[in-house]
Amino acid sequence: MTMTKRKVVVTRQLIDEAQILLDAKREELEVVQWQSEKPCDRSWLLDNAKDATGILVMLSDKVDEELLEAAGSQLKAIASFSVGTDHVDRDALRKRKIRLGYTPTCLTDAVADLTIMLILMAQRRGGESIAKVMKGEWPQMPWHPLLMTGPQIRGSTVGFLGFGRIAQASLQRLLPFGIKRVIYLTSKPGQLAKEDHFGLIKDCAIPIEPAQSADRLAKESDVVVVGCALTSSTKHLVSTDFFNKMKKLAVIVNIARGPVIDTDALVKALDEEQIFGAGLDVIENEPNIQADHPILKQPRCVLVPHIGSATIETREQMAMESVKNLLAGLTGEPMVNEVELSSVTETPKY
Ligand SMILES: O=CC(=O)O
Repeated sequence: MTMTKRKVVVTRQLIDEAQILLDAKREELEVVQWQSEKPCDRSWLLDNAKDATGILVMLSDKVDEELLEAAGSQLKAIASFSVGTDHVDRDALRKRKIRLGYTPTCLTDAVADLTIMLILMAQRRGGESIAKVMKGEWPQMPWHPLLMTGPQIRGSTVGFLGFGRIAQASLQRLLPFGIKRVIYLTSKPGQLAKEDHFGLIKDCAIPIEPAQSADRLAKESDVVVVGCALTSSTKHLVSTDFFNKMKKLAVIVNIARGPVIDTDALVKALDEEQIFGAGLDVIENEPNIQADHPILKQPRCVLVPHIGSATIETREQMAMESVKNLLAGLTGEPMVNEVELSSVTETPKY
């Protein structure tokens, strides 16, 4: 008797061991995989999702009613190759009892490392300095005492908008630089003791205090780190009002999701020297940022193309965990990391 193979859809080629792990299952699974390096076409995904039991997606693939309808009622699991899950309609999954796997732990170090890079780039005018040298302008700007000066990290108050694992790992890296104080805003203040990932909240050499409001965080921080999830309550949480309250020598770094910062407001704040600088790993409407985008005209803004988790080790691990989550979702076994979908999803408030 021939058994019909369960179908899984994978929206990207995977790396080394993860691809081997997936390929090893081809005897029992029909694996349909997008073949290009580019994000998969929506129409390809909708066509191929039909009859799938599991789908492994990237953060660029929307998981919504349309996709779930196209897949059909046999769909058991979505495995997302990401920590963020704002591309997934959680309520639509919960309604259908579809499990959701993600990769929140293995990318913490890589993203926290990039956070430090962006803070230093923004304070020390890294992007602006490199651009000048590359344009051959160094001969016109010989060394002088005020050349390319920016604020120093030692003594800074760092304000974390979102104080989860990545923010706390960033704080761990910032402590040896001699920062003086931390303030934070979190959607889950009651859970911080339980989510003290590195023991810093319980026991830190410098004060760590709740900011109480976004206004206060804006007013008191020398460095603002945006590390919160994108929800309806965090979209444009950082806008003109926020920038107007920031210190003139403060910098802002976004390693979360672009739409948390209103880009037009950021351009204006930089243009009017309302703030000192910005370091962005993410931006609204990425990756469609053309060379004439106004943010690219801002010398004090350094923008990198969403590379927070882009270390070889981390991407290999994300791929492995995503495949493991996908396979566990098919068999009902525990995932490496699974989003808790059992209760109604409340939008966290800031
Ligand atoms: O932004 C990256 C991720 O969510 O993994």
